[in-house]
Amino acid sequence: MSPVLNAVPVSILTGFLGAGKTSLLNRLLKDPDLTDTAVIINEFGDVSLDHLLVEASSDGIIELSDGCLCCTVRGELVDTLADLMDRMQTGKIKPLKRVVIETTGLADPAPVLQSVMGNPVIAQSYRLDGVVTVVDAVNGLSTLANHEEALRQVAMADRLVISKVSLATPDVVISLKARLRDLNPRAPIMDGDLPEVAKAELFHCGLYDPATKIADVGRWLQDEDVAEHDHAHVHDGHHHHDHAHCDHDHHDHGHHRHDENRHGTDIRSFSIVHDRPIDPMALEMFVDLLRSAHGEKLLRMKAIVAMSDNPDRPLILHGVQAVFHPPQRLAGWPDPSDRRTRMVLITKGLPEAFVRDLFDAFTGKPRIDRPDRQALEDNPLAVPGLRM
Ligand SMILES: Nc1nc2c(ncn2[C@@H]2O[C@H](COP(=O)(O)OP(=O)(O)OP(=O)(O)O)[C@@H](O)[C@H]2O)c(=O)[nH]1
Repeated sequence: MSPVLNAVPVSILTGFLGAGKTSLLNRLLKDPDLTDTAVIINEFGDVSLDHLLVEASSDGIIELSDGCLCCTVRGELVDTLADLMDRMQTGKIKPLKRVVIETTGLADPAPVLQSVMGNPVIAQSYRLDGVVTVVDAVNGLSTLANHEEALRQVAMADRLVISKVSLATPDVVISLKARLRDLNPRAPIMDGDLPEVAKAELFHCGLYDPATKIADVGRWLQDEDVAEHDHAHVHDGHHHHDHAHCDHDHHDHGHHRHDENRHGTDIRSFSIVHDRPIDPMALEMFVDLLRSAHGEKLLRMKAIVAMSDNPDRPLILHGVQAVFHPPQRLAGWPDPSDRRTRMVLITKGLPEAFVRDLFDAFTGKPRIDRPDRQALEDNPLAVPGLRM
């Protein structure tokens, strides 16, 4: 098996203060499919209480109590993951099937994701599976209006769980769903009151289908609307999401409203689809420029890329801000009938047109008023000249 398949999947469970992360985790840990899961909880404040509230599998819980996981104890998170791996390899603990990191409610998830992806030692043993964000039905709308961290938690999510639905009026839940859909058009929205939400499948956000170990790019990229982008090459109608318990408004999806201003936020979610294989150098320069010049605005990027050096073996890219997982080459296309490059990007303050222009410049679709690849290679500083 490849090292990537052996790598322990890491899930991030986030959500604003009091949203219901610990409650959901308690329910999840009762699922037998989540045995052999280590839970890393961090707390903000002097007194650690959350570990007392998490009932199950107490010896799997590692608490980072001296501060916020996202900033002050970042080093400690990496140390904790390394220590877990060491204990697994020396037989002190059973092999883990999964690690769940519950962040503090005030965490920006990006640095947490980066700790998993960006550290070369950690990235050998672990792979980021995905981000599950809990949003409180009662307070969600006002929290999103007032707290930047909450916006980022929603924008970066692979799954959104609405908690406390039974405490809110139906109107409020409908408005909240619309707002979530607006901020993150791709993540399935789930009703946290439903028992089936608290199942291991909630965490299956990663590239590989856990049952078959085969890459499921459609689900991973959450790319129904990527397929819709190019009507000449629409998928054959099969949807990759697990729709059993998600409330997915397909009507909304089709209209590509993603580049509208989202009620005052400048978060965007969009996709780039490209038909021809891409020169590896061009891809490298595109990604390097994007992340070096605009890394902080790139909340997430996931991609499957057809490479001209070996178009039969696509490249997988997964990045958070300036930090990317080591790129991975698949043995073949997961769906041989669709060999297009597909990229999904979530940005903040980085407009879709700008990223598209940059991509076009590197992949040979220059426009008169934009520098082409040669110009960018000769003078990378020309990039800021691409007007935003
Ligand atoms: N009725 C109801 N109450 C909930 C639900 N989820 C959480 N709660 C309550 O909301 C409060 C906060 O829940 P927690 O699970 O501690 O939330 P948290 O996100 O872990 O909180 P912090 O760690 O403080 O950020 C508790 O009193 C829970 O009992 C839910 O789905 N329904």
